[in-house]
Amino acid sequence: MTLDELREKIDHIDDTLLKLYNERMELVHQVGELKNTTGAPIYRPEREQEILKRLKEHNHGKLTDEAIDALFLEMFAVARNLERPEAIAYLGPEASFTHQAAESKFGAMSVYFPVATIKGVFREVSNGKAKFGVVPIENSSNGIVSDTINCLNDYDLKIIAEVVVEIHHVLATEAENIKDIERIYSKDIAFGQCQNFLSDFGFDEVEQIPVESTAKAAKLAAEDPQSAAICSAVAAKIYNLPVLFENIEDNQNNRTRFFIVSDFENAPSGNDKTSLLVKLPNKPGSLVEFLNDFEAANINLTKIKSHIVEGVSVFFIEFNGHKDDPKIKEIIQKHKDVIKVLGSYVKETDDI
Ligand SMILES: C=C(O[C@@H]1C=C(C(=O)O)C=C[C@H]1O)C(=O)O
Repeated sequence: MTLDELREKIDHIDDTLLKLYNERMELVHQVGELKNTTGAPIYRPEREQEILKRLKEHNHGKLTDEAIDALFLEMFAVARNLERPEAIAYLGPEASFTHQAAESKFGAMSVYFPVATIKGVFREVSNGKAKFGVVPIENSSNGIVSDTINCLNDYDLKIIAEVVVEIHHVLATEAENIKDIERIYSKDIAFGQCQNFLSDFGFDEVEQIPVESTAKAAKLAAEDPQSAAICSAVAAKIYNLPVLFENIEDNQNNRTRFFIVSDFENAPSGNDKTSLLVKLPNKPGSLVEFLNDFEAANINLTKIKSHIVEGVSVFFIEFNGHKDDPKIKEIIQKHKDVIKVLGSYVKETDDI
């Protein structure tokens, strides 16, 4: 076929796709009307998961699973906005990794607003200014984010989804020569993640200035030619800051996991994870006794971390399954006085 013939066929398919998209959106609109009369949540991650799973099973063409995710997740996001636009608060500023995580779930068309602190994100979702909040929960090199655990304890919001983002840092600067760099701006955690790079390139002696976010670091470095920022490629681009080195993190498999919080609970999807906070009495064997119940019910614990909330020791525990699965429900019921269920949501990852 000639180029013109191929393009003519593509045009024809695009016309058909457009018609089908609109037909789909017509149905989505009706779903939205139903939900709006009952007050049911618009976002149903378990339903989206079911659609993606089915499509991947049926797929015999050139599209990879990742390509199916990318195309359909954006379409779901457009669909949800058509049902009822719902704002998303994320730990800012713009171009932060949290913003990236938010966009991967809610697409390019949603209404986003950055909030300066994790607590602020929880507050804006609790008071209804945003329907969803996006916050980091842990990084593969730096561990759990305490502020998020504290807020999950303090606020009455649910985790409704998790997202994992691969974290790559760059060194970006207006300086023409490394020797001209007198200060480096970044977030404390990001400095921690780039220790080898900093010492290998002789930046140990250079002043390191911690700021609230890597995006802020990029902004400051753009205004100060004798400085550099450790930030994401996206942040460097937004602030027009030339990238001198890419992928400068020590651990090239550096990932951050984020939670999406909201005011509703998910129905089971068949592939869920549940997060809990447990405040156990301070006596020998209380943790073992608690965990034995999970073992006896053959429930696979994926995480257990101890954490101090307001001077009291608590455990952050995660396991495979949904809080309404009968065996899990029983354990939760048995320990209800010491447990806070933080949410059951579609499992996206095992390894962070
Ligand atoms: C249309 C619905 O609402 C949302 C959009 C979906 C879609 O575009 O298929 C799926 C689940 C929901 O997040 C629905 O619940 O079925």
